[in-house]
Amino acid sequence: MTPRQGAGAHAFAALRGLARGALGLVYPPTCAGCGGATADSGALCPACWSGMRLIEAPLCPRYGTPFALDLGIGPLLSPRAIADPPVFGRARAVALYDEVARGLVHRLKYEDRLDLAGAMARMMLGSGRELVAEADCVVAVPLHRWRLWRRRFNQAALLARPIARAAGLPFEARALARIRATRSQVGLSRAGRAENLQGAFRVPDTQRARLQGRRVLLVDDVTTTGATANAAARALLRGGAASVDLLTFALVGDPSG
Ligand SMILES: O=P(O)(O)OC[C@H]1O[C@@H](O)[C@H](O)[C@@H]1O
Repeated sequence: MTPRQGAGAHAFAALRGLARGALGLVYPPTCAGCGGATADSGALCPACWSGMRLIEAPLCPRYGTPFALDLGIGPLLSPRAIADPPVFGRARAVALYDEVARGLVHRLKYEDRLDLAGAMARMMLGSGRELVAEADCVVAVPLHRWRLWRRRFNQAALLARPIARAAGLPFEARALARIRATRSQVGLSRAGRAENLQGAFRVPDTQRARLQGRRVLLVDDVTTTGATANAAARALLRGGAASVDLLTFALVGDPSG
């Protein structure tokens, strides 16, 4: 950087700081979880932060589900990963889908709090660092065009973009298409969720060359049964991807049905 560019960057940073300060006077920073006061915008207040059930090792290397005990005998697969291995390689999530994580996902998805995506993506980068380090590109679970038109944004893409940017990976916005308008997964049993998603995704012919042999990091907001991620991973692998890992913000620990 030349001295002139350096001075420009400093001036820009100072202006940005001033603008943030002025904005903070009008809109004081609030907690992304409960809306209470915080020091920084996009941060969680101490109560929400300590209320979030962050997922940490020991965990199942395939599903990323946490184990209650560390038996100290290396990475063990969960009984589910043995009985019902997923189509994707490995899954990781920031937190269990309890009150705080659910609140964040709901505000982002149903209350148009798009400003939360950056903070959530930063947490996902931390929890998924192993997967991010081994990925060649980032793909978001797509919405069908009708749902996208109704919601006006895809929450998975809002999370995937900053993850790709921070990791220096390409975000492949068109690599995967949702070709069937499926009903919402909410309220369906495990079998119903898998059935609902059958054949729902496809890699468009025009995108196959871009995916060929690449390790995909698939991003979504929540994993419940894994049916959505499995259907998306199946389509990506058929479309030429070498592997698919899954990174979500939250994981439903014990999906009913
Ligand atoms: O397919 P499973 O994992 O059961 O459910 C998770 C999906 O259900 C949707 O609400 C989420 O946005 C995610 O795409």
